[in-house]
Amino acid sequence: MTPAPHISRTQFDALPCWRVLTPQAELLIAEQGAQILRYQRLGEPPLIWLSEQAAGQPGQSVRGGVPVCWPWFGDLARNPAALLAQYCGDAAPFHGLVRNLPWECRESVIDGDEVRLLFVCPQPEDGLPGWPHAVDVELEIRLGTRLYLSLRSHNRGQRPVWLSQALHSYFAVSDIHKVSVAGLDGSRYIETLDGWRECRQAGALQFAGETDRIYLDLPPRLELRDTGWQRRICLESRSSRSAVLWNPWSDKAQRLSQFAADAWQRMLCIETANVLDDCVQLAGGESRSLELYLWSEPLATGV
Ligand SMILES: O=P(O)(O)OC[C@H]1O[C@@H](O)[C@H](O)[C@@H](O)[C@@H]1O
Repeated sequence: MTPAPHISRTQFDALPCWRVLTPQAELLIAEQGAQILRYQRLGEPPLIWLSEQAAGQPGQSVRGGVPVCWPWFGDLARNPAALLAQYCGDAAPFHGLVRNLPWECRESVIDGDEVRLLFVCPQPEDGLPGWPHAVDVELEIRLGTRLYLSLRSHNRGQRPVWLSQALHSYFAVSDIHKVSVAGLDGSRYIETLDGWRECRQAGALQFAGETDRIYLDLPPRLELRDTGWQRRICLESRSSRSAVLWNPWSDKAQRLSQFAADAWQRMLCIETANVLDDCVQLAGGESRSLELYLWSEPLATGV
């Protein structure tokens, strides 16, 4: 008889976490930022990469996992003017306001072979510091044969609110030189390393240097193909047409916190997003969810 799924409380350094174990996989989620820190299918290398130097301290970003970027992505100044105008605080933190906040787990349910957790980011009635908008944000996580994430925003107010956001997934790879990303062919992208000029992707993306690109007009499915581990990681999104592909390579690696000098060889970020012309406008009373399904397959099978 296969063991039933199990949910337990644990710690990652000083951060309270939730651990989920099912017959197929293990998941570790920090309450801070509702950040997934580990996703591993049993008998396989991890799908999600967590830095060997990651440190779990309240109020500090943890390097790796799946940080939630919300209510803006990246450098606020690079966001559309309407979104920029919504923030009236001091220096705007990179990747928004919620990744280092304590979230709360409001539901944890085992339903057959599937586990469902719901994390909510508690906010003052008048919004987050410098961001006076009445928008609730929650992350639903379901672990079954696949991992499902749904980042839901609900505008409790009457005025429209603009959001940019991302599920900033760090994937574990055998060797960055042995991976490619399929599904990008023909898409526009913004080359942030060269004056934010617009380019067009031809074929699959491979990696030979620092990469930091915002892809637009994407199809729902992307694949990270890894010949070293003979596996593909499949990403299927809903309500997202943009993604950020990032690897810092060797030079930028020296400047990153909680990042070993050679760690760039073992990770690749594919950040399922709503950015630039894919930002979200939430009308008063409206809810929207950014959804992502993640799973892996042996490289030899499938398309
Ligand atoms: O170090 P942070 O704030 O977690 O950001 C990591 C990276 O996040 C990516 O989304 C950006 O495209 C990169 O430019 C950035 O370096």
